[in-house]
Amino acid sequence: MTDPYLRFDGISVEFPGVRALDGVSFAAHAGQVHALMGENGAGKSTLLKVLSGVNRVTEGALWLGGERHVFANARQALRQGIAIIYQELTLSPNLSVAENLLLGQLPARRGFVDRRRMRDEALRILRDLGEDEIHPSTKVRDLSIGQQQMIEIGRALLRDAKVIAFDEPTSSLSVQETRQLKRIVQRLRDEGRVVLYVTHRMEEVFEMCDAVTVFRDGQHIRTHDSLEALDHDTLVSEMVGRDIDDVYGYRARKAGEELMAIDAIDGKGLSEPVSFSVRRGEVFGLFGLVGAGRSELMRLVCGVERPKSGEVRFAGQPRHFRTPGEAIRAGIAMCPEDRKSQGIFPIASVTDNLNVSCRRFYKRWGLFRQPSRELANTREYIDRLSIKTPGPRTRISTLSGGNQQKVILARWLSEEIELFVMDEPTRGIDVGARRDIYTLLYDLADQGKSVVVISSDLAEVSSICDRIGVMRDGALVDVVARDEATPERLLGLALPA
Ligand SMILES: Nc1ncnc2c1ncn2[C@@H]1O[C@H](COP(=O)(O)OP(=O)(O)OP(=O)(O)O)[C@@H](O)[C@H]1O
Repeated sequence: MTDPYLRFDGISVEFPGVRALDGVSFAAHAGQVHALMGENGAGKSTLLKVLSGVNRVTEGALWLGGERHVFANARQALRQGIAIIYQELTLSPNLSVAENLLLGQLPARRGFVDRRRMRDEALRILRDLGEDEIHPSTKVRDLSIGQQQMIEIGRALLRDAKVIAFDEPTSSLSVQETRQLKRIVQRLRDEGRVVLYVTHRMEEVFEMCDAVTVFRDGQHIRTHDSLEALDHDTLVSEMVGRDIDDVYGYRARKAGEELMAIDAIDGKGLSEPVSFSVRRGEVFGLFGLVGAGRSELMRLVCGVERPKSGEVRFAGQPRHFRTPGEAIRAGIAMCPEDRKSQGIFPIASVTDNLNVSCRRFYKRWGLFRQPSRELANTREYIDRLSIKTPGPRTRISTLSGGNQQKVILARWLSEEIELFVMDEPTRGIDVGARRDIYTLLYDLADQGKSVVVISSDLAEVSSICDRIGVMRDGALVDVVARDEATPERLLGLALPA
């Protein structure tokens, strides 16, 4: 094997109270897709931010093609041919595709931007990426997440970046977009670039990566330069430091009486009226491709959107929720999937974020907060969900993405709720913590509560749910019992006929 192009040499990064990386050394080769794996908070994003010059190292250096670098800012990293495609995209939404692609290197003619050249150049890149249907003058805000990601990749190609790093790129993509992204990643590798690929999805590692490095608690655990002799269980135990024989750990239970019945509900995002019911003690899955109408359906049920017609019967009563607040007071809550839009208060603490809505249960005579009860609640969830934080009063924005996600989940679990609707509850969550979350869902079901899990993860829905409703093109096409819910059957129902 050739000398590695990229080498991390004894990298440490410290934040107040946290050693996010601790003497990390490993190397990645050109012409390789190199996966970075590890639990939430293990230090993967911090490493990418070292590479892109956003995080300053406390110790150590990078080597690129035999040259030593310690980046003091993002510009220095850009100049050395580093490009990072982050989960939260960094494009300018109000500028056009062409402007975003060529930002920083707009072609000029006699002191003015040469619009024609800009468009031609943008068209060339879009064609090159197989994105012919995107028009260069379209505003970036009108593109899908997958298309925006392609524009970011286009920017990296225009700069001829030598190292391209992806931070969980497929977590918000549709099946088609994921396929296309994977094709591009293979191509970047074949062109002889170094591709770093952060993911929690095990199947992606085995399908498309050539090497994998595992982190735990800020430390480098191991680099496998080939995946040939590596198996799934070894990788999991290296990541979490213990064996997990069955991530899903399904527990059979007996469902009770009907808790919610949805009768011919119709409205935004649906193509026909939908009916189904959920029983007490049941974990009910809603599976479908991105855009199939799963979240839209539950938004109509939970008072986020007003239905055009139909009825929700909850605990035997007909209900018409006009707001999510009304639904929550009745005992139904929808935990949305997108962390950003579901109201993280970035400068507030973990405990304030966790208790923000259940505080009403803690107020004495409805007037006073009870900080000690809030803290006790926070501590309980830090423990139950293994939330990695220096303490309950730490500012939430300093937690890793997956740990922020767990705090939001805990916020909902702290509510007095009979039926939880969870939209992609384990997206971006590591394999060990997923097991904790599933156990929590089973506990809720054992207490006679119900859970509706919206998920695009086929293995997840078929393994943790008692029944699964499959949606396609805005319609509920079938409800399948667990023992008949093979992945093939579910996918067959979800794919366009
Ligand atoms: N700006 C910051 N200030 C303080 N602590 C930070 C900051 N950024 C990261 N950390 C801490 O560093 C540790 C590593 O976080 P990092 O985001 O790198 O994890 P990760 O492996 O990417 O996790 P995830 O899978 O959840 O995205 C975490 O404990 C996090 O709380």
